[in-house]
Amino acid sequence: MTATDVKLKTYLNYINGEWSASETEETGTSYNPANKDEIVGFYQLSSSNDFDQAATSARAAQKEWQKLSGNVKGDYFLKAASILEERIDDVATTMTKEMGKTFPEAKGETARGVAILRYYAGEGMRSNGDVIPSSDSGALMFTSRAPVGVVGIVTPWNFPVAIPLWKMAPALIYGNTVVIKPASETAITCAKVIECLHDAGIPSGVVNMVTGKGSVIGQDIVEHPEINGISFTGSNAVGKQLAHTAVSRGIKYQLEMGGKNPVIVANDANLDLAVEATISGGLKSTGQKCTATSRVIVQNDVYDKFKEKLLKKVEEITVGDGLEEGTWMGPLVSEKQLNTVLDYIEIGKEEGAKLLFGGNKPSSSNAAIGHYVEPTVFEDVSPNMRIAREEIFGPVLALMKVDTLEEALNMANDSEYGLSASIFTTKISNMLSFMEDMDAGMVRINAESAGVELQAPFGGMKQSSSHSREQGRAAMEFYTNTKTVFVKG
Ligand SMILES: NC(=O)C1=CN([C@@H]2O[C@H](COP(=O)(O)OP(=O)(O)OC[C@H]3O[C@@H](n4cnc5c(N)ncnc54)[C@H](O)[C@@H]3O)[C@@H](O)[C@H]2O)C=CC1
Ligand SMILES: O=C(O)CCC(=O)C(=O)O
Repeated sequence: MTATDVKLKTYLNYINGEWSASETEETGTSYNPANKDEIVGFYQLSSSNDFDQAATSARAAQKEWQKLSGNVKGDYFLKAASILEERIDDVATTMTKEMGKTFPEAKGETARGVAILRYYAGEGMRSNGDVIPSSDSGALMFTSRAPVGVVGIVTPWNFPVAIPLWKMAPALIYGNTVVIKPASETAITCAKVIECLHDAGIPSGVVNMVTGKGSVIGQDIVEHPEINGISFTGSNAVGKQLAHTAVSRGIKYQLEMGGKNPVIVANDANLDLAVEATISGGLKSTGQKCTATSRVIVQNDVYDKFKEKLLKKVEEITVGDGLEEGTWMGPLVSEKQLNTVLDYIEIGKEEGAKLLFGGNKPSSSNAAIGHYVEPTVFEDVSPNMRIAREEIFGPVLALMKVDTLEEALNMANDSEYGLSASIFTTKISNMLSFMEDMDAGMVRINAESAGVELQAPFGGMKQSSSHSREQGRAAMEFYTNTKTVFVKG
């Protein structure tokens, strides 16, 4: 489709169980990053009044939703999961068209969304408290969980199905109602996910979606008096700004933000495995994951061999439209992201790092129509360089050489972030020191830094998160408040 195509679809807000246009009568345009002239569709540029309606309807629906039993709530998720599964090709195609990741990756993420819904459907049937012996032998004391109320959800563009679902599903199963504001870049993919919940018959007002500018709707989400908690994934700057307002209002907040994730390759590593995982962890989704590998810390004895094997594989990477068969790496999400990544590559060169591979937009004529960049590898990167310290969010690997494992661990920990970290080693003593001494929320041994499992806690240390955890049963901590109940007959 092109800008002149009259059949393009305009996507609406979802408020109180109905699809509605914004009162502003304005729309934003979602473009395909693989072909910047291609329009994927239009989404609402909503106003604060639109948001107010969504928050009010979420509030009105909350008590009744809370009172449904866990299995009844879970049934809606099971239905929505089956609908999403039936639509997997359409949703994944939309995702590839909106944000650029390859179709197999987009399909994998959509399948993950199906699994998230099924996992949290069961959560409504699991225990949610403890019986605690009272010092009064005639009393019963136990804990139970109360929903937070109405939860505001602000999501990024890099996982447009999985992140909205891993926030909405636990929020809902624990009895909250939600208003979500997805990233504009992937607003249409999110609308298609919400459509599955709508078609599953979820009661009106329980789920609401309002699209529009972060500076308007994102800010409303944290300021609106009906919002009792906010869950955010995105940049550190925006996350911290939202947290300030949340603290001043005394509401709950949860932030998942950046990473500068290291992989350590020890002298005794299986180098083929380490190379494969560095490429997958660093370059899949064109490096646009908060868990992406960006610092590759390699011990001296294997440095040259590892570098040679890595470059051989990186050279084989095919860059192109994620919908085309044979493409391994798609474009970056937007021109803004492309410029950020190209700027960091220039900064790396100016700082004295040695560019081993890539660093440019690909030279093919097709590449000119999209936000493409070559997979890029630097070496001689020192810990104080900006490319070793700041989140680039693109396909850029920084090789760093060390003598000892102790030095490697110190270097890996020398970051304001602490989201995910990997080591490649066959020695149990190396594994144990890494597990013990690595300051990261996700510590992975002989596995890539990216790729989280939906049933396990996910989140970072230091500046990577607000120190809470998402996913698995850990999600209960944020989406509920504990009540301690004391009963005396
Ligand atoms: N941790 C992660 O998974 C992600 C990290 N990022 C990082 O952020 C950088 C910039 O990407 P952006 O898309 O610009 O991230 P962003 O933090 O601006 O956007 C994330 C979400 O916040 C919303 N938002 C933006 N401004 C807001 C405001 N003032 N108040 C409330 N909500 C607001 C956006 O509309 C979007 O829904 C990336 O280069 C990357 O380093 C971006 C996306 C995901
Ligand atoms: O690595 C993953 O699967 C999840 C990454 C993630 O949550 C993110 O990039 O925001």
